[in-house]
Amino acid sequence: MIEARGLVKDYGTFRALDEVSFSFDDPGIFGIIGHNGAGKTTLLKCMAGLIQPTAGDLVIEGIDVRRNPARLKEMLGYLPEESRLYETMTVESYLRFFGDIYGIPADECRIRSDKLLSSLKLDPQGKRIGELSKGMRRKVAIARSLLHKPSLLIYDEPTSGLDPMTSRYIIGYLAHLRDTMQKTILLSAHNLYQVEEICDRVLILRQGKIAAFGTMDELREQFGSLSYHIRFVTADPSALPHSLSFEEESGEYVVIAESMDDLNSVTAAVASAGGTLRGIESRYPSLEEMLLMIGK
Ligand SMILES: Nc1ncnc2c1ncn2[C@@H]1O[C@H](COP(=O)(O)OP(=O)(O)OP(=O)(O)O)[C@@H](O)[C@H]1O
Repeated sequence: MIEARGLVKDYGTFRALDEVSFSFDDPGIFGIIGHNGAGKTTLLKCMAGLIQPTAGDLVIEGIDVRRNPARLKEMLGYLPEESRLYETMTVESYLRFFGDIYGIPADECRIRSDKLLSSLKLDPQGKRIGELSKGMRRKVAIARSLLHKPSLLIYDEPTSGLDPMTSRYIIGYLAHLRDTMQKTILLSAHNLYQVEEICDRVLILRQGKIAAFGTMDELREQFGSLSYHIRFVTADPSALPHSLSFEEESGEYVVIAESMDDLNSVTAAVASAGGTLRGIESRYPSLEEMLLMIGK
């Protein structure tokens, strides 16, 4: 159970989080999205106990994060937006170093590291961290965040800067951590298709305030109803009613109808102008469209 009540974070006179309140009590993946500077990293850092909120309450799994951030660290794996790894260490010695910090015995640490590296499909071949690619380094940072078997993961842009294949692999891996290991994952991301794909709940921040919060279905309901994308061909588009606004896409015409009545009148108009329907697709607004509606 995660509960934030009236969370405020000021950096000097600038208010980065402004009375943020939400609660989230199921295990699952919780996405935080928003334009640049909306306050995502600030909120994640507050939840990880890395910075102190200026005001408000934050309770995670019964732990009062403001008063007892050290207790939270035992159950938390944190992945910062940019991980500073120790460049001259090998991956194995880096994970062993963190295993020591967590008090994991050397043998157990080796077993866990091997397992994590293999499940992340990372074969460092004795290389030093400074010699690894960006995607490999991100995987090392993820392995480090999981070494002490935390139940809660806070990941700031886990796939930023990764190629599509690595990025897809990481997203699949996070879904696996939720589905087979029952981890709760809080993440921020700019790739909204990925958020839409794996997040059970999404919080949209705008200028430090909550603009929307809910499951994808709840957000779709909040941001608008179903629309219908009608595709058709016609030899004579000038025969269509002038009021009909359409676009041309790869030799077909597309009209967006906002209601069933609209859909009926568009299809009737296409038929009477001698056109032929090619398809009707029903669509809810995507997260990207929601974010554009909210504005900066
Ligand atoms: N240490 C700081 N001192 C002063 N202002 C800060 C500090 N950290 C963040 N801010 C400001 O707080 C606001 C929110 O920043 P934050 O990094 O939380 O946004 P974000 O949503 O994570 O942005 P991005 O998507 O660009 O990573 C920004 O206006 C930023 O300039």
